[in-house]
Amino acid sequence: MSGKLASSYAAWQKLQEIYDTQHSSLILKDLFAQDPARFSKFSRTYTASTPSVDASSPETSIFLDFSKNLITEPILATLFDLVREAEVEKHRDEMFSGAHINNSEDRAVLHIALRNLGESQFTGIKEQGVDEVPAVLAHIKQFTNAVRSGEWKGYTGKAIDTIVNIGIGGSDLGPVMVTEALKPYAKRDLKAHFVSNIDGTHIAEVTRECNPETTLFIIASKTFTTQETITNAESAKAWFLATAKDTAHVAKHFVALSTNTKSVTEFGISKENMFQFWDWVGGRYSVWSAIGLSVALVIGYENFEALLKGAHGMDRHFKETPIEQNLPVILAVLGIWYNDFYSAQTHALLPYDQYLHKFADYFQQGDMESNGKSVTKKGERVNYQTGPIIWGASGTNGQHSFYQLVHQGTKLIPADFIAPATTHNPIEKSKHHRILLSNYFAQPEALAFGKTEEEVRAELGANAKTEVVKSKVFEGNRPTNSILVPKITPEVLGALIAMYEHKIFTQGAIWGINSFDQMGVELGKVLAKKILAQLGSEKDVKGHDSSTTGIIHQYQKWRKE
Ligand SMILES: O=P(O)(O)OC[C@H]1O[C@H](O)[C@@H](O)[C@@H](O)[C@@H]1O
Repeated sequence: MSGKLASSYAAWQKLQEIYDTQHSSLILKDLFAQDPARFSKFSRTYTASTPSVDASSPETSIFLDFSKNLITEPILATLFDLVREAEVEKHRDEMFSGAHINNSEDRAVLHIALRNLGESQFTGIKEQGVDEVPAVLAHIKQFTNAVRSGEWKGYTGKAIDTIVNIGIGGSDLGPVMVTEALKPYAKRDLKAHFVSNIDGTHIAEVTRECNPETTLFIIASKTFTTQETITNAESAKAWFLATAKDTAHVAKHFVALSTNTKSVTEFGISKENMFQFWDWVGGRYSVWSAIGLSVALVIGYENFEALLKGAHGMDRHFKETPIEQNLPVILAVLGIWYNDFYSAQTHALLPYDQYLHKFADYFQQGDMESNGKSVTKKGERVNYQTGPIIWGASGTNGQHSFYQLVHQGTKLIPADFIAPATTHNPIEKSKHHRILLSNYFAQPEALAFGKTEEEVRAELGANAKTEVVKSKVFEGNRPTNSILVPKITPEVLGALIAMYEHKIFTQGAIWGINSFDQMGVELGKVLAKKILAQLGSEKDVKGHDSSTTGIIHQYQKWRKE
């Protein structure tokens, strides 16, 4: 465990000095003009050695152009010095060796072992459960094939045509994002729903579209104690039994994905219908585990395995590639440059691919739950910024919504533009895709180089009013990364997700924080339990501030039940 303050590193202090003395002269327009080789110096390609299962796009590659960042070679070199000084490689190797790097919960962090299918390099890991991974994958494969082929029957002998994943946080966002992203590989006659919110509206609306005879409920909860999930699961069971009557039929329609065998069996799901995982899989890193069952059901086991293999390729890249060529490390240090020296508060993820429309939502949890911490691993309060606010939407929708602020607002918003070269839907001879990609190329260009007052004046003519001219000026110099992939295949998606996971890891290691616990979600949960017990009558509402008491009283006056 290091847990050192990042600000104590010599490279950190040097970066501060560089920022203070140079940032006003770091102008992208000039940097590009001064160096014709800038693009080749600041771009990298990752390519996996094995071909994709999708024969139409066998290459698993990620191209990263980071030349439109406010950096020079010496700045990048100093950022890499910071990586070395913070011993990121040592921390990385500790993670891969199964050390308990999640120190507050005394746990290993081994989601990387879930996607290491049959290779030997992690077999030295002693952590309990790692050797059980192949058996769980075999269970997922057998079950997935049985449901998809129609061999698995519901209680009236009909095949399953609808699955409902009930889970929240990591037990929802990964399955939702990946099934959406890989929809082209989906079995279209198997409908998939995802219920997460405790709001009864969510389960009510989904069950309205389901037939109890042909619906399979997947109860996804690492702990199997999460209030939302257990309440929704109980309501789903009640809905099912209202028609099926006999509790013996539950076995055909409910399966569980969990680490908690006792609570699963108490709920009424038998051990054979439980897909196991282990406490060394963090919720937001669990889509690779049994939590991915809904993904495997929708896209088929072969494609699910391809997703895992794609991620594994990126794990090897992260583990084996020098930091100067290491995509997750490069993304991480660029993020730190803006977050900690330019005082950028947020980071936008902007996929130019409709299938990736949940990508930013997914990494909102992935990044913010991991690095939204303000004490180091040693318990010391940090004196710098840690995890950024992650947000975003798919292009081009965002352009017609929030890009105004990104282009001309007062805030610096570093952004990643992500796109596939080839679409799954080349309708109108790929006309749509060419238009989409022209926007994907244009936006970073506009953000970087802007439009000067002279250019606006030249366009509008000498008589243009000053205020109109000023309103049309784009200052530019807004940094972006452009990430291009051949196509969103299962392997490419796996590699993309793993790339961001390791970016988050690298930043957490530099900041000296524990990226693998999530204590911040606890306080609200405890208070909600206390309040739930007081909602019955006005006189029970005790022990709160006047605001909380007042709003509860107002609710009690208005409610009609
Ligand atoms: O799978 P579970 O145990 O139901 O947890 C669901 C979610 O709960 C909390 O919000 C956090 O711990 C998340 O990391 C987790 O993903």
